Order: sequence, then structure tokens, then C-alpha cells
Amino acid sequence: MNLNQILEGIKPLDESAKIKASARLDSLIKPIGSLGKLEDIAIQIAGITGETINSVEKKCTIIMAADNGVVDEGVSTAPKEITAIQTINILKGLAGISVLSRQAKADFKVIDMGISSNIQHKDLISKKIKLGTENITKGPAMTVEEAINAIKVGFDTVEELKNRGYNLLGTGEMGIGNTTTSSAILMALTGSNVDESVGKGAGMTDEGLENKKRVILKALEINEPDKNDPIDVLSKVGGLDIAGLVGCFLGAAYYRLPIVIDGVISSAAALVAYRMNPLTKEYMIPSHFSKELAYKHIMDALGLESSLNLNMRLGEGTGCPLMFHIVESAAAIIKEMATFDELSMDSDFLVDIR
Ligand SMILES: Cc1cc2ncn([C@H]3O[C@H](COP(=O)(O)O)[C@@H](O)[C@H]3O)c2cc1C
Ligand SMILES: O=C(O)c1cccnc1
Repeated sequence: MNLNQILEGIKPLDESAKIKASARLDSLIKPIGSLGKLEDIAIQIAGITGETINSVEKKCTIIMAADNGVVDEGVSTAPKEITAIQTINILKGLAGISVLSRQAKADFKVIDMGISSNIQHKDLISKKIKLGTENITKGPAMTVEEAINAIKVGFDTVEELKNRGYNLLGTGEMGIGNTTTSSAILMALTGSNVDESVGKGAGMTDEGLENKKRVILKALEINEPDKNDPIDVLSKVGGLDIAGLVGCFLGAAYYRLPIVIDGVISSAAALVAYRMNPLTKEYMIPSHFSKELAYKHIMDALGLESSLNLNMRLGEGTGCPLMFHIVESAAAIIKEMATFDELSMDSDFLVDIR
């Protein structure tokens, strides 16, 4: 399947299923709308699957790992070797995403999209496009063909997970320097200014932040990404991890699966997918409000709002298993709460509290 076929195969949510889910929620023994975002999510999932009652217990966060050539410009406090080291830590079950996934009884899948060394682990899926991107202050991060190949990896991963019965997905990443590429994508696609688009990432001094801003401005000047062409933006100032995640968002919309957005890097990928086909947004579920500055502006550009605010700024996909608890709760209320009609059959004392 080529990219155009994928984009054309994405359809809107099922409106009649949403109406039925909404009617069921209004019939439950609670004041109308009182379960807030849990109700919104239950309705969204009904629209995605076409069913009122849904199971979302088989969950997986897809973690795309890749290196970024722009790290040579001193945009991260961490050395680029951390990408490989932390990818292995994730797989060994030791990292934040590993622990939170275990807690949520969720799986994760780690894909090497372009780590700059040839590391191996039995559970690491190698789909390496190349050994890290080029330095974006000198030219494009990757070719358009490489970007499309990376998108295809994400898309195919979702297809495989759908075939294996997964019904709730999440997006995560590991890639030193990827808050730089995320901010560059935000600025290129929306024209937002550098001071509201660039944060300190994994940790950065004030001087380091000023350098990071200069580097991003230079990358945008050298590459001249076309804001009306999301693939141009992605290939010029993005990363292989972000490109893979774009494919995950396209895949989730194509195969009609709900997909949770983690932090600033996943949300940058979500914005690229949204610009490629706005219907992808209907399948996205934001998780937490990342403290990284660009996050708020990316969410504004997407017109989405996160449900959790835990002052987190880790990445890896850590918002996803936390949000899985909430999404499972949303699926449970619409399935398991009683309706007023059901109670009136059992009880002479029912008072309709609506
Ligand atoms: C030990 C460590 C573990 C991490 N896990 C996720 N990130 C996060 O930080 C990186 C992005 O930040 P920047 O753009 O400033 O490099 C990404 O790898 C992201 O997943 C980490 C960063 C570090 C240092
Ligand atoms: O919000 C995130 O995803 C994030 C923030 C800082 C560093 N890495 C990731």
C-alpha cells in the first residue's frame, strides 16, 4: 500500500455509534455528563469501533528509537550514546516506561528506527533506516524516501498489532535530541515563534537553551521547509523516530484503533499526521500535559486537550500506560454501570435523579 492509498483509506468516526453510546451514557444512573472526559472517551471509542460496548484491555505502546545528527550542535545535555543505552534499559524492564507498562498490564514494543550504533537485544525490532539522521543545521535530516519508509514501518507495526488482537495503542520514543526536532516541526508547521516553541528538553542550562534556539532557527533557515507539505517538514527537520510515529498515527486511523499520545515528541508526530489527513485526529487520545514548552502549542495546533497533569516531562511513552488506566475506566463505565430502566425493574424505590 502506498502513502496515498493509506491517506485515502482513513475514514471518519461512525456517527451513529457515537449517538448510541451517548444515549447509553445519558441513561446510566448518574447526572447527565457527570463523568466528564470518561464519557467523551467512551463515545470516541464507540465511534472508532462502531460498537457501544468495547474492550480495550489488550494494550501496547510502540516505542520508536533513533538518533539525531543535530546532537552534534550541543542541543542536549545527554550524550547521544544514551539513546542506545536507554533503549536497552527499556527492554530490560528497568526504565520509566517499563515500570508504568507493567503496572497497567500493558505491553510495549521497541523499534530501532535509526540508532547510531548496532545494538542488539532479543526483543529489539530492527527496522533501521540509517545510523541516525543528518545534522539539520547543514541540510535535510533524511531524504523524502527515507521519511516515507519510516512512516511505512509505523503503519505496518500497527497493522501487525491489530492482527494480534491489540485494541488500544500508545506512542513513545527514545532519541537524544528529539525535543529539538519536535520544536523545529512545530515552528515549521505553525510559524510559532522560537521563544514559545523551544524548551529545555531532558535538562538544559539557560545558555544551552539559547544555543538550542539558535540551532533550530538555523535549521529552518538552511532547509526552508514548506509548511503546507508535512512530509517536506518531516524529512528536513524531523527525525526517524518521529517519522515512525507518524506512521503509527496513520495506521491507527486506517485500522480504526484508539491511539494515545504521550508527550512533546509523540504530539509533534501527531501534528504531522493531522496535517497529512485531519481525520487522524479523531483516533487520537492525548494523555498528560508535558512540561516541555512546545507541548501546549502543538496541542493548540491539533485542537486537542490532555486529561492528566502530572508535571511530567520524560517521554519514552510514559503518559500512555497512565492514560490506559483512564481509557479502560471509560470503557468499563459504559459497559458496567446500570441504567435507570434496569433499576426500575428491580426496585420500587427508584427516584430518577436526573
Ligand atoms: C537518561 C534519559 C532517559 C530518557 N528517557 C527519555 N528521555 C527523553 O529525553 C530525550 C529528549 O530530550 P533532549 O531533546 O533534551 O535530548 C528523548 O530521548 C526523550 O525520550 C530521556 C533522556 C535521558 C537523558
Ligand atoms: O514531553 C516529553 O515527551 C519530553 C520532554 C522532555 C524530554 N523528553 C521528552
